[in-house]
Amino acid sequence: MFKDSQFFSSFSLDSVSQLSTVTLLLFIPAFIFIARQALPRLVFADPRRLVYPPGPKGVPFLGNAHQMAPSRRWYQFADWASRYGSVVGIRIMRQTVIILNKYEVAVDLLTKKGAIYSSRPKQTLGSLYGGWDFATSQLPYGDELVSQRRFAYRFLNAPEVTGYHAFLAESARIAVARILRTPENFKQWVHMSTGRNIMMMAYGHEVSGEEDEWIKRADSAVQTRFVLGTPGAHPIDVFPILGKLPFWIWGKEFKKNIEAMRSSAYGISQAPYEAVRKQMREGTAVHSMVSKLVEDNIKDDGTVRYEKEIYGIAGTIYFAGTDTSNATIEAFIVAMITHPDIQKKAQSELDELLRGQRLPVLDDRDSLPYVQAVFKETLRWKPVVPLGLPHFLTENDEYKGMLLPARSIIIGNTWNMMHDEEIYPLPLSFDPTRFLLYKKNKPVFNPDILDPEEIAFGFGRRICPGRHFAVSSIWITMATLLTAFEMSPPLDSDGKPVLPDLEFGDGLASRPKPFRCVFRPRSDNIPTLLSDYPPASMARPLVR
Ligand code: HEM
Repeated sequence: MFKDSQFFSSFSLDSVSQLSTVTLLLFIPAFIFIARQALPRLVFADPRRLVYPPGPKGVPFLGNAHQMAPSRRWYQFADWASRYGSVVGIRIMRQTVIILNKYEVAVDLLTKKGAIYSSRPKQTLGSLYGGWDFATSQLPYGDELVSQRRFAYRFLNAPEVTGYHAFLAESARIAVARILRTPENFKQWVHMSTGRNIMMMAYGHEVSGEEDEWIKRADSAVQTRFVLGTPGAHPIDVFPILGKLPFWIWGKEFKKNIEAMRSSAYGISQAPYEAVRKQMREGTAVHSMVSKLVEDNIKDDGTVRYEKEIYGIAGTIYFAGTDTSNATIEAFIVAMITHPDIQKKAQSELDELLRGQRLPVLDDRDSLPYVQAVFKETLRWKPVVPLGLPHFLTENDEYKGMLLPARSIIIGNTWNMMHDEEIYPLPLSFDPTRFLLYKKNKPVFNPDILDPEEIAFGFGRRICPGRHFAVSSIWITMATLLTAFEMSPPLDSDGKPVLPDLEFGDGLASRPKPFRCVFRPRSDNIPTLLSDYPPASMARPLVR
């Protein structure tokens, strides 16, 4: 065996000329393969002298795989950004990965060149074998994705979401009323509330409570989705050819887990869709995204055009929308209990407007700039999707003298963009005033500071289609919590506050680690204001 250096020093053009044609035919491809692994930045630079994006030096074959941090990679990527710049290139075996660390770069590439930056890396295991090929977030760019996004847009665009405001406010009040009664279950009540919003919009299903079968089925499907680890990380995802091997190779649980994934895929997509179709036949369906799309696409023979796209987008919005929204609301509670002065300021702004006589509504947003700023700072401080979702580049591209090769995975480093010191000084501090100017002592929005909503929901043709829905539902939950409760840390046996860990968890959606919070009603009037919730007959979103 040659060591790398011996191999290259023993190789010369003279020796090539002495080789037989057959040897050459075998030798040249082998050389190209090894050289590609070892020297991609030097040997394969574009003739116009474009270079690959800079990044940490890798090793042959593995590339940078062995250097990848086991968790919370956004910190590692931020460190690389400080060393190598706004575009960093790494290689995981044969796969090029390009990390975009600045907002302007993400806009230049993912948004402005959306035609070639909008696909997704393949997830062979989940999509092909596990049955999750319906999921919008995994689809490559193409007709199926475009139809799903068109359907999502129809029900989730900004004016449409305004029509849901009354329902979203009602869900927030139900959650807060439940927290008043059993505060220790606050996370569950928040989850029931975000789950209720999506179930009603997507399927016209009213969530009955903790034991709601639709929520249980969807939550267990989401959990089962991860039974074989982080999507994209399994060897079959890295080398799809391995999927052709018999499943027993991966251990005796593997086949069972794949089957569980398949049945969970059905449980979160086709099962609720079939239930709505049955209700439609029986005349009991409540207007929803699914019922409307079926009505529009049903053919004379009873079959439905775009059936997979319809159950695909409806199933996706549950798992894409609930965890992310819950994690943001939990991050907000953590921010409030660790920053009591900011909490008080937000409450006094609410008190001045509401005078203790009513609960907030979404139309109050413009009159509450400080509360708005708390919301935006929550999105920025602890972005719940810290590395966004990976995009996939479909053609070679060049950017500022760099060659970005086709088939690269492109990561928008949300965490780094949200902690960019040039835009957000002292980025680790939770400081809503960074978004405000004070005119005659009154806060107004500073239009010169980049709105974190422009980053948190991704970019270009893959931007989160649920962002208007998410912003409204999270904002009203935050404002209602602030109106109703003083939120504080519990005390330990020595009377010291037990503060939450500010290091959040790992995963596609990063959320606070388990923590406790004391919810103290802010006035005697709060139980009265919440006494009608949950109401005897619930409101419906106005899905048209
Ligand atoms: C705080 C809450 C949320 C955050 C931070 C968030 C963030 C994101 C991000 C970063 C992406 C990937 C964008 C990209 O690839 O550039 C995404 C995709 C998506 N989100 Fe959200 N999201 C949230 C809530 C929601 C809600 C409430 C819904 C539905 C009602 C939703 C539905 C989706 C869907 C369907 C996709 C896949 C889009 C695609 O692949 O084309 N999200 N979201």
